[in-house]
Amino acid sequence: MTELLTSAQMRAIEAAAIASGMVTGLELMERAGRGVVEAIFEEWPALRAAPQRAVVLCGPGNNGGDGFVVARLLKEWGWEVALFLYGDPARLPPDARTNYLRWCGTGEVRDFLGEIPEGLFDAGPSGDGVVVDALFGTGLARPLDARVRARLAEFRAQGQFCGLHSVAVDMPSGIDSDSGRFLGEDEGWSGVQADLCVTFHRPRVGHFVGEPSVGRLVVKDIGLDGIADRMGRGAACRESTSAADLICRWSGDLRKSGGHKYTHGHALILSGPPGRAGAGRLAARGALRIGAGLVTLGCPPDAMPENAARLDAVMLRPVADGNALAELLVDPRVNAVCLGPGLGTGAREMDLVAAALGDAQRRAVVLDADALTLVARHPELFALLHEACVLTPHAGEFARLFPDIAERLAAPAVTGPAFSRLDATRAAAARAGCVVLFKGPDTVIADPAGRCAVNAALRERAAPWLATAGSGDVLAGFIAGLLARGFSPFDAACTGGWLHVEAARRFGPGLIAEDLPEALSVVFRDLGL
Ligand SMILES: NC(=O)C1=CN([C@@H]2O[C@H](COP(=O)(O)OP(=O)(O)OC[C@H]3O[C@@H](n4cnc5c(N)ncnc54)[C@H](O)[C@@H]3O)[C@@H](O)[C@H]2O)[C@@H](O)CC1
Ligand SMILES: [K+]
Repeated sequence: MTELLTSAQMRAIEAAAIASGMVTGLELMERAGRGVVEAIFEEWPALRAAPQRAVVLCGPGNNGGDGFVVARLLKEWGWEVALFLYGDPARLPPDARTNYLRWCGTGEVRDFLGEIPEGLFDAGPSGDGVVVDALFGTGLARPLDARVRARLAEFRAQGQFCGLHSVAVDMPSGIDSDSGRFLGEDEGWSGVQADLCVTFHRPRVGHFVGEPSVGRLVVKDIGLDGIADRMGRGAACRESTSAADLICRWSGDLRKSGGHKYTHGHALILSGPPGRAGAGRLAARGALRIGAGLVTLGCPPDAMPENAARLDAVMLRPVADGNALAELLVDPRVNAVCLGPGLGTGAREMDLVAAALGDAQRRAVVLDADALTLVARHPELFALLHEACVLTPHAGEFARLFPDIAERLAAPAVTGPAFSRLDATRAAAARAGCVVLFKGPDTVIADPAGRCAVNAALRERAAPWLATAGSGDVLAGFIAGLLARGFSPFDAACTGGWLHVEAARRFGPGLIAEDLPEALSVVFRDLGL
């Protein structure tokens, strides 16, 4: 797992490092600037070979301080560097001011809001270059003012037009680093995209949730490793209210070693009426492929012929109503239930949800799709949710289940730190009293105790092919299968989500939902299982 930090945590770690005497703020700034230059050369190796053009935009805080270091180092490489400052140099914080003065010894400081010199964006002597955005980083507290925004957009557009690469220091300016959201009334403003974003020590939450608008993210070490451990994690991270883990692998044991089929659990997937049972079958196949020892599809009696014709390894049982389900659940070996995909939202289905949630054993239950609609509609079902449940809503279902939380998330973010998808998912999990997996390219998983993880399918891990009919049904099945195997609800949701993206990536373009369970075996093999 990679730790995602909030800006408050990052500030606390930096302050602790400085207070301990292990490093000064000025040294950290120098390392940060050096890290940006290294990252530029690593990203575009040709730039290292010959002098180029850099346009560096510095802001009024320490992000601007990093910009002065970058400008100086590139100039030392022989580059042509033009530097623009937004703000009053006399009011720069001390380390930024020191670097401003060092820069003044070698180059000119232009006014960010003043005239843009002719030919500024012409490629450098060797035909290439960068525009470096060091206006605001983790200190952004409010929306950029209109003039700054317009000017930043102009720099970016002209730089892009002239073929210069855009580099953001720490965060593209204008984006809140705790939520990844653009601060301001009109979210989605595209003026702050960056080809490359270079951050320090650990990524921030806002690099992985929201709309980070970053082509590539590089995290540079600035010598802060171990500081949180040395001072006790709790102390360094006390400020945190919304940090999370980025899921970079699975948690729990995915291997099957010895035992018989019942050792690996028995998942029961409930499906809908004839002609609508495909979604349930997809979930069932997902549960089986991910390693549940046994999977049974429970369907209405009149859907038996259709399902019998379509299933082999998945077992089939008629489940007419809630009573029939309760009878099935007398068998303690059935240890995970999944309801929702293609289920329907009538009286039978309401009974099924009530029977699954009201079960005295408090079995693990995944609720998806139609089951979420039922839980949203009927407060008495919502009240039955318990800690062994996993809810897997997409944005629409989330809004039906938690309208006030969704409304808060949809409202424009006007101050930092803004209400984030992490905050929303945490609030939802606390209210529901169970694990919530809030789907999206930036899927967030939270448990009622506040534990939170992000399963990001962004940038190099993008899996656009997952936006296909039935893909969510397979995910529900994956999670049910892992629950059957004994994973905790939180680990099942994290691992199921992670494998879902991996399977899609391994299969690639042309993916349909049926391919997802099949791609798992390749993923498992690659993982050495
Ligand atoms: N925290 C750390 O460990 C390190 C931080 N460094 C850099 O320092 C940055 C954080 O520095 P700061 O805390 O000074 O924050 P910033 O440099 O991001 O900006 C803060 C300044 O901008 C003002 N401001 C905030 N929003 C504004 C808006 N919309 N319009 C106009 N002014 C606005 C604030 O009042 C403050 O003066 C990081 O992003 C990073 O680039 C690095 O030097 C290395 C180490
Ligand atoms: K920036």
